[in-house]
Amino acid sequence: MVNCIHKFGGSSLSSSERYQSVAKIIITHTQPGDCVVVSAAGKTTDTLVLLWQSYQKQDTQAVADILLQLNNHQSDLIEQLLEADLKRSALKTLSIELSYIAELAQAEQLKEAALLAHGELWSARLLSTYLQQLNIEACAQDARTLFTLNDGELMHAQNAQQCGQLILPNKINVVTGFIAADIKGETVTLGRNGSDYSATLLANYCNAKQVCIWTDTQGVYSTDPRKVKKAIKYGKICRGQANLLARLGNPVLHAKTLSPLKNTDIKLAVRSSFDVQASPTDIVKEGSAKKKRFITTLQNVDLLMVEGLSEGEVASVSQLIQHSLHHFNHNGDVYLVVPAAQTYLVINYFAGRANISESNLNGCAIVAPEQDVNTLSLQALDLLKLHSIKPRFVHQDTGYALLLTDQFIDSDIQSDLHDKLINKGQEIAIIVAGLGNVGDVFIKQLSAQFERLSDDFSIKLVGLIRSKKMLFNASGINTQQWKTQWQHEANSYQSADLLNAINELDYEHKIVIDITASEQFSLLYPDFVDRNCHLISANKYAGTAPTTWYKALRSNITERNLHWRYNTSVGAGLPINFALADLQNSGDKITRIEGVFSGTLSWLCSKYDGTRPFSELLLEAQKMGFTEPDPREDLSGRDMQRKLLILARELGVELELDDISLSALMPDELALGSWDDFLNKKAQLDAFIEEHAVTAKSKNLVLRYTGLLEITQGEVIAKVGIAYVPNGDALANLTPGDNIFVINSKWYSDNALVIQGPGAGREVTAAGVHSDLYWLVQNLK
Ligand SMILES: Nc1ncnc2c1ncn2[C@@H]1O[C@H](COP(=O)(O)OP(=O)(O)O)[C@@H](O)[C@H]1O
Ligand SMILES: N[C@@H](CC(=O)OP(=O)(O)O)C(=O)O
Repeated sequence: MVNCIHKFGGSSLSSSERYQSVAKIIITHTQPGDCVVVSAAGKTTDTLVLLWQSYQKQDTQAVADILLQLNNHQSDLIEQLLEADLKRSALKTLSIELSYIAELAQAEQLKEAALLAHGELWSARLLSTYLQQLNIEACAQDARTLFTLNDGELMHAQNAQQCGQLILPNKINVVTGFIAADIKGETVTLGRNGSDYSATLLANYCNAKQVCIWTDTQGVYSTDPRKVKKAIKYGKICRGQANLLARLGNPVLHAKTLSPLKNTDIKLAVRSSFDVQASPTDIVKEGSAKKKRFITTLQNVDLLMVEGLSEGEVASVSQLIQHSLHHFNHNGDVYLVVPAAQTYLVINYFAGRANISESNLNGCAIVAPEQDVNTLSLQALDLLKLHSIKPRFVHQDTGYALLLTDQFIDSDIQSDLHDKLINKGQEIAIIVAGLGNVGDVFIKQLSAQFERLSDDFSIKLVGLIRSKKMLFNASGINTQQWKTQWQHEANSYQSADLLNAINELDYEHKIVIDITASEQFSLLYPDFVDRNCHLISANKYAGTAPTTWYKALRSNITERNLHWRYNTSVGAGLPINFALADLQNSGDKITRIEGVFSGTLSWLCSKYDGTRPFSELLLEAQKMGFTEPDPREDLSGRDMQRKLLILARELGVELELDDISLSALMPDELALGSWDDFLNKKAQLDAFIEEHAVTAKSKNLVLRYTGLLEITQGEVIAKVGIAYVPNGDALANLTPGDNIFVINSKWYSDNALVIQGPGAGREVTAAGVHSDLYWLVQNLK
């Protein structure tokens, strides 16, 4: 049985590199017997259409030029992908085919569908040969032997039989999309973008479990993500809305794609061949996903009024013009939205029953849950008015509104419409990891924050995570009673369970808030990002991970238009990251940051005056819960080293953790051994500190433990360790436990900007996380 039908569109096959990526996907995602449906490479069909039009106009020069262009494009792909005999033979076949097309053109015997079919034939042949070259059992399949149409109707029983006989169970079958044959064996095509339809037809005929449409976006978005930066990727959309979008001319799926899946359990997903890790959009049965909001644009269409239109006629005209058509009833009349270039064909087809009602239109359609359509349509009209656009024709129907305008809806207007119409009513899912001191307070503050965060979004806490157990409830956890719910419903979990639960969330936005101190949890960040989660971390590990990992994470986040906030990873609630970002955004250049970034070390150094041994203060701090369980973790300075690295990266400085020189606030040998060993040797610590304090005092200075980052003309000094500072200095006069950041920049050169205050504590840290959450939510609007 065929497991999966994969479809790669033209955008996935636009260059030899893309073919190589597709081959990699096939190696990792298919099994023998699966089918790979391919479209023409890049814009090849457009070029073939141009060739056909030039042929019809008898423009022989243009025909020759376009043939040369096709030859160059295909030869380049062959040259770059195939080797030795395979290459020679492929080039020879191509040359014979192109000469034959030229001969047919000269003899005026060219046929449109047979000509257009070449794009898909070339792709299937090249990809299957390339796979064979990689020692993968693959074969090319010409869909004209699989799909037969009789008078425009697919012969389902016969086709299923043909597929059963011809699809080879022991190979990867690379099948041409877009094309089929009629009962005389002549080529017919399934309409522009028709390869999606080929894939679902094949799935139906072969009884496949699923269809995967690989394209150049990560799935289906609220609007074209190439035009609107803030387009929202949906994890699930229902078939009805996908169908409607396609009928309205949206290219992400072909209009007929869904029909072969009717009454079947075949799954359909749209995913990116450019970013294999990204989670797909699942197109699910009605009722299995909530209805979403979309904006799709229309360009250069005519509105035709048709008399006595029957359903079958729309399909026939659509086949004739090779384009999806949308028809609707408006005030008792039936209208068709037709691409202007094909209007004359449609008018001819209806032979007097169709008239142009409005011509040369552009515009947009808003697809939304039924109850929202009217309000959204009115808002859209107001907004268009602000852009001086007055629609010529407005139609409202079940689940959508169509606004046809004279002016083209450019990406700025589309973005504006998206900002104002789509964002409202969205849902945000929050997942909190780490339910210790700070996590507990954070959740306590959360219910009050829900109201403050936004009127536009509905925000729910859906997941709570600890190292061993998690509580997940997609419809929301009660923030007041989470502890009781936790006791009864939290389950042990593996990372895969957590990731699956996140996958299943049908929310427009997901935010993972990491209040753990776990390196292991931070290693899941790339998986969260692949699942389109925004991140907020108090955890320092990801921000201080090795550069390659860190950069890959960052670029993934940017590519997916996600946000990562981590203000509390340095200075708890103090707005240090905000300040640095703000200065840089306003054109300042930061040259130096010096400070004390550890509450524990700040407390110890400020308290120490030589009257009590340092180790006594250390044990007191431990008792009060100021320190890590093993206080040597604090004395090592490693925590401040991490914080300095986060600040350095915030300033665009590329450093690894070990590039920051580090000397501990204890003799090195005390770092080894057990805590008891340490206690036995605590006199060494006291002597070490005393010696430093005495030396400092002899110079009229005081002992502090500081971090320093200095950037001068491309040179970077980064160090963490013991420092002696003048008595009157800001670093010397700290309230015990306070953090301090002394910032010098182009504008704060002589007189530094100082941020100072408590750098630890449940309330301030939780509030800092809320500040990140607030920022994030505001930036989703
Ligand atoms: N709502 C949407 N979601 C995703 N893509 C969209 C949407 N609206 C328009 N598009 C456009 O659809 C294109 C994918 O369709 P198409 O070019 O036909 O892909 P393929 O060549 O893979 O068949 C994307 O590049 C994107 O610009
Ligand atoms: N090549 C055909 C069929 C197709 O489905 O293409 P794509 O998958 O690139 O949209 C076209 O351009 O219409």
